[in-house]
Amino acid sequence: MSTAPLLIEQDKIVVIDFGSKHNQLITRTIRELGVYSELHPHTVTGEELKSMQAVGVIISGGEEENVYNIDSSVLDLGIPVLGIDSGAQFILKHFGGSSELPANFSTIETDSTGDNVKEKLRHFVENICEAEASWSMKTFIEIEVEKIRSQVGDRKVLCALSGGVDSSVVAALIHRAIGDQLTCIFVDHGLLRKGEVESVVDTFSNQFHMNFIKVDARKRFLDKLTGVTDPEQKRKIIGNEFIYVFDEESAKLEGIDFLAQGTIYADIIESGTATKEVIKSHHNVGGLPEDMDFELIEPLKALFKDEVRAVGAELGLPSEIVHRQPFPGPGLGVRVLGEITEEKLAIVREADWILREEIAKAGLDREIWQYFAILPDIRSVGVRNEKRSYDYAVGLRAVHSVDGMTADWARIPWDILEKISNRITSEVEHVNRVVYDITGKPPGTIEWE
Ligand SMILES: Nc1ncnc2c1ncn2[C@@H]1O[C@H](COP(=O)(O)OP(=O)(O)OP(=O)(O)O)[C@@H](O)[C@H]1O
Repeated sequence: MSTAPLLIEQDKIVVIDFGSKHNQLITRTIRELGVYSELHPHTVTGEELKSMQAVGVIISGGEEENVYNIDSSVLDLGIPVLGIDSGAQFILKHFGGSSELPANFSTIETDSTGDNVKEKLRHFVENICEAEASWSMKTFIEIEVEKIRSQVGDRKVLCALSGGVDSSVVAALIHRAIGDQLTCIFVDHGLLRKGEVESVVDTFSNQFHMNFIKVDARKRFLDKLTGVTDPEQKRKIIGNEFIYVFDEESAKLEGIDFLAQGTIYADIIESGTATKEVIKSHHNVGGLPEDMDFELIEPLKALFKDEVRAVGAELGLPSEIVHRQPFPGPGLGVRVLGEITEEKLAIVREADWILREEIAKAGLDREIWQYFAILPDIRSVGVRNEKRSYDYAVGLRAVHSVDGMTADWARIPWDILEKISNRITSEVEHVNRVVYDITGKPPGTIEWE
C-alpha cells in the first residue's frame, strides 16, 4: 500500500496504521458515518496529508507496546489527531508524558475504558473534526464518472467481465461514464452455475446495451481438462486458458488503450501495509497478467465490498449480480472433484440450483455467506425404483463467514436439508445420496479443491 491518496478530491479522515488489528473496521466505521476515510502507512508525511485534504488523523495502534514512529510534520498540521492504544501512547510520549495535550489532540485506550469505541469515533469525526457527512455512493459515482471521462477522453476501454460483483460493477460504472467507448469480453468457459451465463448476457447486452462480446469457449476448456484430476493442475489449466482466450479476443479489437479492473480496497489493504506481513498474495485464478499492453483503470480501488455492492445497485444492476456469493475463479472446475466431464458438470449444476432455490425459499440466502454443491468422485450403492443403483453422492456445503479467512458450517434446519436431499435425489439423474459437510475452516477450507 502506498501513501498516495485513492480519492483526491474528497475531504477525508486518514487512519494511520500503527499495527492495530482493527484498522479496516475503523476506516469502515467512519465511512458509515458518511465521512470518507482512507488507511495509510505510518510513513505518510504532513505534506502528503495536507495535499490529500485530511481533516482529521487517527493514529491507530494495537494494545502492545508501540514500535512505530511518525514524521513530526504530521503532528504540526494543526488538524485534530486521535491516538488509539499504542497510537495514544505515542502521542503522550511525544508531548513529554504529560496528560495535558494541545487542544487538537485526544486519545482512547480501548481496553481500559470499556466504552463504545464507535461512539468515541463518532464524537471525534462529528464534533472535533466537524467533518462534513457527504460520502455516499451517489457522490462516489458522480466523482468517478467525471474522473473516468477526463482520463479516457475519446479513447477506448476494455473490460474482462466475469459476471462477478467486482467486474460487473466496474463495467456498469465505466459504461455510465463513456458508453460505447467501453467493450466487455465475457468468456463462457462452461464452468459457471446454472442460469449465470443467461443472466450476464441479459443484463449487459439486453438491458445495458453494452458493446458486449460473449466468447463460447466451453469446448476448448473441457478439451484441455480431459483426463486431468490434480486440483492444482486444473486451476492452472483454467487460468492459462482464460488468458489465451482473452488475448485472442482482445487482439481482434482495434485502438484499445485502457483495461478496466475490478480491484477493490480489500485487495489493496490485504496486499500489505507497512506494518503487516502480506496476508494473502492476490493471484487471481481468472486474473490477467500484469504485463498487458494497456493502461489500467481501477475505479473501485477505494471501496469496501459492501460499498461496491451499493454502487452496483445504484447503477441499476440486478440483485442476483449485486448480491452474488463469492465464487472461485475456476468456477465449477473445482467443485467437480477429480476429472471434469460434461456429465459431472451437469449434475453439480442441477444439484447446486436446487440447493440455491431451497435456501432462497427458506429466506436464508442473505444470511448464509456461501452455499454450494460439490460432486466428489464417489459412487455408492443405492436403490431406485426397487432396483439396485450405483450412482454419485452429492456434497452440500454452507458456511457463515465474515471475510472467508475462517468459517463455520451453517446450521440449516433439518427439514430444509431433507427437502433439498429429496429433491436432488429425485430430480437429478445419477445421484442416489446427499451428504452435508459439517467442517469448519480450519481445519477444512470452504471449497473442497
Ligand atoms: N469468465 C470470465 N470472463 C471474463 N473475465 C473474467 C472471467 N473470469 C474472470 N475474469 C476477469 O478476471 C478478474 C479476476 O477474476 P476472479 O475470478 O479472481 O474474480 P474476482 O476478483 O472475485 O472479481 P469478480 O467479482 O469480477 O469476479 C475478474 O474481475 C474479471 O475481470
